Amino acid sequence: MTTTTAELPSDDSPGGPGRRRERPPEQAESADLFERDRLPAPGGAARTLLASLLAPHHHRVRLVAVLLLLQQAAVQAGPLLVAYALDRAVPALRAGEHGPLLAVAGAAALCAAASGGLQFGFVQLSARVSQDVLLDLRGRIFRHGQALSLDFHERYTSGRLISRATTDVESLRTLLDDGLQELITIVLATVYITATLLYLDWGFGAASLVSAGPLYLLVRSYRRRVHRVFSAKSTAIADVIVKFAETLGGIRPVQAFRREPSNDAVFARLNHRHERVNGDAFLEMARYVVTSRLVANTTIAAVVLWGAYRVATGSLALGVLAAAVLYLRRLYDPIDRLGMFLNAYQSAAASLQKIAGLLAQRPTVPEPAAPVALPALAGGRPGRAVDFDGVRFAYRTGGEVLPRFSLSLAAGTTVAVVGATGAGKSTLAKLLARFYDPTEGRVLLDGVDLRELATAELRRGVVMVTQEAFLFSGTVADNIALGRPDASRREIERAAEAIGAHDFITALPDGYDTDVRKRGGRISAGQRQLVGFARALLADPAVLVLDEATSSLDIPGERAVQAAMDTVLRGRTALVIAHRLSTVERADRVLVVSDGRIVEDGPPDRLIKDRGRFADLHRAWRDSVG
Ligand SMILES: Nc1ncnc2c1ncn2[C@@H]1O[C@H](COP(=O)(O)OP(=O)(O)OP(=O)(O)O)[C@@H](O)[C@H]1O
Repeated sequence: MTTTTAELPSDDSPGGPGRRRERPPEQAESADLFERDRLPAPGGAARTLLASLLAPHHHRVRLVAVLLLLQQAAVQAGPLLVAYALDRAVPALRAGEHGPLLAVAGAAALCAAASGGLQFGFVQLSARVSQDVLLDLRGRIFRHGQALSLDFHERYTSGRLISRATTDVESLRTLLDDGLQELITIVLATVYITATLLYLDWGFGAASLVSAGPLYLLVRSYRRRVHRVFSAKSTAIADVIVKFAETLGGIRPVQAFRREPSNDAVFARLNHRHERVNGDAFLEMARYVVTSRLVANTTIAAVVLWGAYRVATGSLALGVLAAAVLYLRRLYDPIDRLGMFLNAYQSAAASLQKIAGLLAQRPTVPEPAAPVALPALAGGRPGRAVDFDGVRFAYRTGGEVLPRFSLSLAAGTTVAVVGATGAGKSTLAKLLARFYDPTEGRVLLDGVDLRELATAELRRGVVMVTQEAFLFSGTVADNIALGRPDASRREIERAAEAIGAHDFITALPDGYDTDVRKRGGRISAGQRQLVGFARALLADPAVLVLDEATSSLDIPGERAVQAAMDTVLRGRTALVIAHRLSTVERADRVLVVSDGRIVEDGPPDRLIKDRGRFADLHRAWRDSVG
C-alpha cells in the first residue's frame, strides 16, 4: 500500500460486512446459470433466431433449393440409365440397332454436365448466403454485447462473448456451408430413390421402406444423445477461451505473482475436459456409423439374395436387379453423412441456443422510451445539482451494499468521498454515472431522473474518469477525442495544453498522431491519467465523477496530475473518490463512507474540528506524508 492511500480502520458497525454477503435465492439461481453458461432463452429462440437470420435472404435460399432439386434429379438418373442400358439398349444393339445405346450415352453425358454446373451454382450461391448470415450474426453479438450493462459483463466475462462470436458462429457456418446441403441432398435422394425403386419393382421399394424403420429409430436416439454432448462441448470450449482471455488480459499480475504454474494446471484441466467431450462426440458418431451400416448391409444382402432367386426364376430382369442394388447403396450411403449432418446440426443448435440466450438478455440499465432533456444550463452557472433520492442499492450477485440514503450535491461543488476499501465509494460513484440503476429510489441531475435521460444526454451530463485511463488502439489524439468525437485538432490540443499534457505528447515520436499501441507510443501511468483528464475536459460534462488514482507518482508527476485535476474540476460539480490529502483539503465537502453509510458529512475543516473518523484519517495522512 502506498503512503498516499487512505484506509479507515476496519468496519465496526452493527451487522458488519456479513450482512452484505446474503444472497436471495433467485440471485443465487441466476448466478448459477451464468456460471454454467446456460443463459435462459425463450422456447424456440434458436429456431426464431435462425429464421430471422435467413429471412432477408429468402429469395436466394429458395433459388439454392431449386438448384439442389435439379442437381439431384440429374445425379439420380444414373442407375435408371444403367437399367435402361442393360435391359433395352444392349438387346437392341444385339439386334443391330445403335440408337438406344447412343441415347443412353448422350443422356448420361447431359446429366453429368448438368449436375456439375448446378453444383457449381449451388455452392457459390449458398456460400454467399451463409457469409451474409454470419456477418449479420457476428454484428448482432457485438452490438448486443456493447449494449448490455456492466453487471452483465461482470458475470458473463469477455471470454464467453468471444467464444459466442467465434466458435459458436463457426459451428453455424459448418451447418450452413456443408450441413444443409447434406440434409437437402439426403432428403431428395431418399425421395427420388424410393420413388424410383417403387417404380422399378414394388418388392424392392417395400424393402427399402421397411428398412427405414430401424434407421429412423437409430437417427432419433443418436440425435438426442449428441445434443447433450454438443451443449457440453460449446461450454467446454468457452471455458478454455475464458481462461485464456483472463490469463492474458491479466498477464502483469500473473507474472508478478508467479501464477503461471497454477494457471497451467487449471488450463490443462479445462483443455482436457474439452478434449474428453470431443472424444464423447466421436464415440457417439462411431456407434451410429457401425449400427447404420449393419442395418444397410443386411438389407442389401437380403435384396441381392431375393433378387438373384427372382432373376433365376425369370420373374425379374437382371438390369432391374442391378439398378435396385445400385440405388440401395446410394440410399444407405448418405446415412453416414446424415450422422455428419446431425453432428453439424446439433453443434449449431447448441451454439445457436447459447447465442439466443445471450441475445435474449436485456440491458439492466435501459435507454428510456421517452427521453427527457436536461434543463438548459443558466449562463455562468457551474455544473448541475445532483440528488440521490431515497436510494438503496444491491448488486445482482450480492446483498445490499448501500442501505437507503438521500444526498444532495450543490451545483459547482467538489465533493470528496473517503472510506475504507469496500465501503461503497465506487458504488456511489457508479450510480451517479449510471453504470447501474438504484435498486430503490432515484438519482437526479438538475431534478431529472438519470433513467429518463437519453444515453447521449447522460454522457454529456456526467462523465466518469477511472483510476487507470484506458487507452484504445489509435492515436493519442483519437484517445483524447473520445470525450467529444467531433472535436477539431485545435480543440484537442487546447484541452491537452490546459491539462499540461501537450509537452509530453509533442515529445512522442509522432506527437498527437503517435499510435498508443505501437513501439514508442507507450506512455506512463501519470501520462495516461493526463490523457484521461484531457478527454474529460474536452467532453466538458456538467458533472464529473473521478476515481482518483492510488498509485504513487513521482513528485513532479504528482504535481502535474494535481494541477490537471484543478483544471478539470473547475466550473463543474464533482464527486471525487479521494486518495490524496491534497485533494481532500481542496474539496468543498467531504463524505466519509463506512459499510455503505455516510457517517460524516461536511467541509474538511469542520470535520477535522469534530474529531471524528475523518479527523483520525486526516492525522494519519499528515503523519505519513510528514
Ligand atoms: N460488481 C460487483 N458485484 C458484486 N459486489 C460488488 C461489486 N462491486 C463491488 N461489490 C461489493 O460492494 C461493496 C462496495 O464496493 P465498492 O467498490 O463500492 O467499495 P469502495 O469503497 O469503492 O472500495 P475501494 O476503495 O477498494 O475501491 C464491496 O463489499 C464489494 O465486495
